Amino acid sequence: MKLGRMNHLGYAVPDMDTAIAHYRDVMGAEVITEPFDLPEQGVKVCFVNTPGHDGTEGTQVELLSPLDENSPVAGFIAKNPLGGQHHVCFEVPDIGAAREYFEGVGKRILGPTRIGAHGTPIFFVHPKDMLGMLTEIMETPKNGPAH
Ligand SMILES: CC[C@H](C(=O)O)C(=O)SCCNC(=O)CCNC(=O)[C@H](O)C(C)(C)COP(=O)(O)OP(=O)(O)OC[C@H]1O[C@@H](n2cnc3c(N)ncnc32)[C@H](O)[C@@H]1OP(=O)(O)O
Ligand SMILES: [Co+2]
Repeated sequence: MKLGRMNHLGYAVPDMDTAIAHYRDVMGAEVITEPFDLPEQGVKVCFVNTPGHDGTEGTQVELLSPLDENSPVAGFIAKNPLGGQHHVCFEVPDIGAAREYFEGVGKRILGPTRIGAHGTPIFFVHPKDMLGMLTEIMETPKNGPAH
C-alpha cells in the first residue's frame, strides 16, 4: 500500500467553542471553517490549521465534539472529560486498495467506507490493531485539499 501524508490529527473535545477559543487565542492557530455538523457521523467538526516552516506545508487539527450521546466520540469524552487526541488520519491514493490491504493484513476495519469531513472517502482501523491509535484512512482529494 502506498501511504500518503498525515492529513489531520483528530481531537475530541467536550465543548467546541471552548476548543476553538483555545486554538485561536492561546495557540494562535488559524480557524479555517465555521463549526459544521456531520449528523451521519454524529459529530460537530471544525478545522484548525497551524503554520508550516521553511516553506513546508502546515498541519491540521480536526476538532470534534459529540452531537449526541450516541456519537462515536461521546464514549471517548466520557473517559477523557477534558478531551484529547482521538485519531490520526493518513491519506492514500486509492481508498479501495487501502481497505483491501488492511483487511489482508488482518486489521479490523470499522464500518463502511464513507465520505468524511473533507468530502472524500474514508474508513477507520481499530485502535487495538494500530498500536492503540484509532487510525483514519482517507483518499487524497483529487483537486487539492478541500479544507
Ligand atoms: C468522519 C468524519 C471525520 C473525518 O475526519 O472525516 C472524523 O474523523 S469523525 C471521528 C469520529 N468517528 C469515529 O471515531 C468512527 C470510528 N470509531 C469507532 O468505531 C469507535 O469509536 C471505536 C470502535 C474506536 C470505539 O468504540 P467504543 O467507544 O464504543 O468502544 P469502547 O469504548 O469499548 O472502546 C474499545 C476499546 O478501544 C479503546 N478506544 C476507544 N476509542 C479509542 C480511541 N479514539 N483511540 C484509542 N483507543 C480507543 C477503548 O479504550 C477500549 O479499550 P479497552 O482497553 O478495552 O478499554
Ligand atoms: Co478525522
